[in-house]
Amino acid sequence: MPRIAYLGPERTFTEQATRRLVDPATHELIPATTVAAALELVRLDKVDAAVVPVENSVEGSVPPTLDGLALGSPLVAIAETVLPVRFTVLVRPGTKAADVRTVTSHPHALAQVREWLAANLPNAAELATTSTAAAAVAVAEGTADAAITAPIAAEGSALTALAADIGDVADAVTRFLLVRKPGLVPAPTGNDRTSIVVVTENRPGSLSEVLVELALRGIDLCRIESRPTREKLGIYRFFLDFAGHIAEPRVGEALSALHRTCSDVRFLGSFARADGDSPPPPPGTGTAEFTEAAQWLTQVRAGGQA
Ligand SMILES: O=C(O)C(=O)Cc1ccccc1
Repeated sequence: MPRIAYLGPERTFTEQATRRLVDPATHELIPATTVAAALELVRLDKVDAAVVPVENSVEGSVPPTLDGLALGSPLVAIAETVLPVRFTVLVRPGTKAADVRTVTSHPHALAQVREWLAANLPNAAELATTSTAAAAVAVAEGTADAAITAPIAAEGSALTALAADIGDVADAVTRFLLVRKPGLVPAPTGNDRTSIVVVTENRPGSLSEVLVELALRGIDLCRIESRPTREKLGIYRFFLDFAGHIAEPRVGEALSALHRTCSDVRFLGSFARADGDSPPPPPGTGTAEFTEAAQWLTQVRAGGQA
């Protein structure tokens, strides 16, 4: 049975995402304590793939995931899913809001319930945990008084809900990736995302040159953000997601151009997109036009122009 690591323990948002990305009847789900640990299990061949959170519609990207994919031996995403995230507050039975001195959760969960915490637990100290489900364990063990969790964490737990649906933004979603060691890229579906990391030279215009390579080929940018390279201030790694698949000529040409011109390019995968439909390519940038233009060039080079 293929083994899939995920940010655990059981009843995290990531476990729910994993159950959407792979069939639990035919895959063994292995909880890992951190994103880095889940990715390491893949790199060490202890599991076949891992599911990790990558970005949230309210709080933005998950830095350990970006760094974990950019550094270390290459890993690629082969699928994604987008999960609604709702938050519940779990406490030991009998605990009232006035009794809560400490509230614990994953930093992304704490960041998305700011308004509720300010209104209801203004004096509680925040403690970061590795996941929302780990926060529930901490409350059950008595090392914190309240946990911000996924609704599913209440099931089968001795804890009770002090409040439910407390997110600052009601329809927040998180995107999760299924990643594994590089292998066959999933076939194009017609609505795909390609994800890369580039390091550019530190000179005027180098980032805009990256964007121009995409724009010239009608490629729709979905996300761009930077993380430090850890070398010194001012040198960044840019994470770019754009519509399209590496098998498409316009995406392949753009990636080749970036490979020629950037200090470093890492391919993080081409896979079916789960966050909506990509717009059609602008005139002159579709696969048929690229193919026809390549044929034309071959003919001209061979002296065959009519
Ligand atoms: O801690 C979890 O349950 C996770 O899966 C990470 C997370 C935390 C908050 C929102 C989305 C994902």
